[in-house]
Amino acid sequence: MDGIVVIKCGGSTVEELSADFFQSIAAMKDMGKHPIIVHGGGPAINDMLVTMQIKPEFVDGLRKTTAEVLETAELVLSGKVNKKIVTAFQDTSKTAIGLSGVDGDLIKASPLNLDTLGYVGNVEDVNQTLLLHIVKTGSIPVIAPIASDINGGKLNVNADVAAAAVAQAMQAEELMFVTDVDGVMIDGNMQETLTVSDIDKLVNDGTIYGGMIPKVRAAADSLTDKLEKVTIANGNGKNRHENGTLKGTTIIKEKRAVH
Ligand SMILES: Nc1ncnc2c1ncn2[C@@H]1O[C@H](COP(=O)(O)OP(=O)(O)O)[C@@H](O)[C@H]1O
Ligand SMILES: CC(=O)N[C@@H](CCC(=O)OP(=O)(O)O)C(=O)O
Repeated sequence: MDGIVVIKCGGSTVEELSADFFQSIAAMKDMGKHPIIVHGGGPAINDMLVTMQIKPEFVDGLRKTTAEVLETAELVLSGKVNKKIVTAFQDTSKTAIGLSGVDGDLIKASPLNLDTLGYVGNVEDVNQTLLLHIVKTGSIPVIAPIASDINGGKLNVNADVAAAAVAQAMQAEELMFVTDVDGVMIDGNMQETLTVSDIDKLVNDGTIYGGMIPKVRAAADSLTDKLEKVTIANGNGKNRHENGTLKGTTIIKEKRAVH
């Protein structure tokens, strides 16, 4: 299907997203585009873990996930954050349908590295038929990144990774990561464009760290002939192009590839 746009809402910004933000996503449907939302919720998971006296731990932006952490992540992502986003669409003309990767085996994953990361998933498969069905009903899918483990059970998938996998599987025309910074910064300056080789260098030298690592890696991995650029932008909506779309850092394969 043409016109698929995947929007990843970071947990860093989900509490701050305005009614306008949700209205503009709903309006995309009327313009023949088909938005699919994938969301995170890292800060809310951290808060819950702290109340349980469990210390959040990350390796290169991925959460170390014990069985207890997995249960907490699911509770927060599928319960609290997912329903918050679905509810935000009640004030628009469109209906949102919330589900996690577990529902209808929407996202199947395998363990990335049980020894170092625990129950963290690497996406193996996305149920395109189910997503297409939801999209065709006129609704907006809102996806929490907990996946079915192909070996049985569940896995915690980083939301940036899940969004990129959904974009790839659905042959999306656009992928946007909405977060709490204007884009990728180098020495305090927002970068308008970065290439895949720039990203490797910036991760290696530590300019890109923490939660920005899975974002830029997922962006780089999802580039195809159809998806020529991926944008990382601020959810506060202050930086916009003239046509109203969010302005941020655009990631492309190589310098000449932008149209
Ligand atoms: N070079 C960079 N430019 C901008 N932000 C960066 C950079 N390197 C690391 N970050 C961090 O990445 C964060 C965004 O990732 P994260 O907190 O995981 O957000 P989200 O919840 O939206 O996925 C920023 O708030 C910032 O602290
Ligand atoms: C494996 C892994 O890192 N899972 C993430 C899933 C949520 C997420 O990615 O949330 P943000 O988009 O807010 O970072 C986590 O447990 O925090």
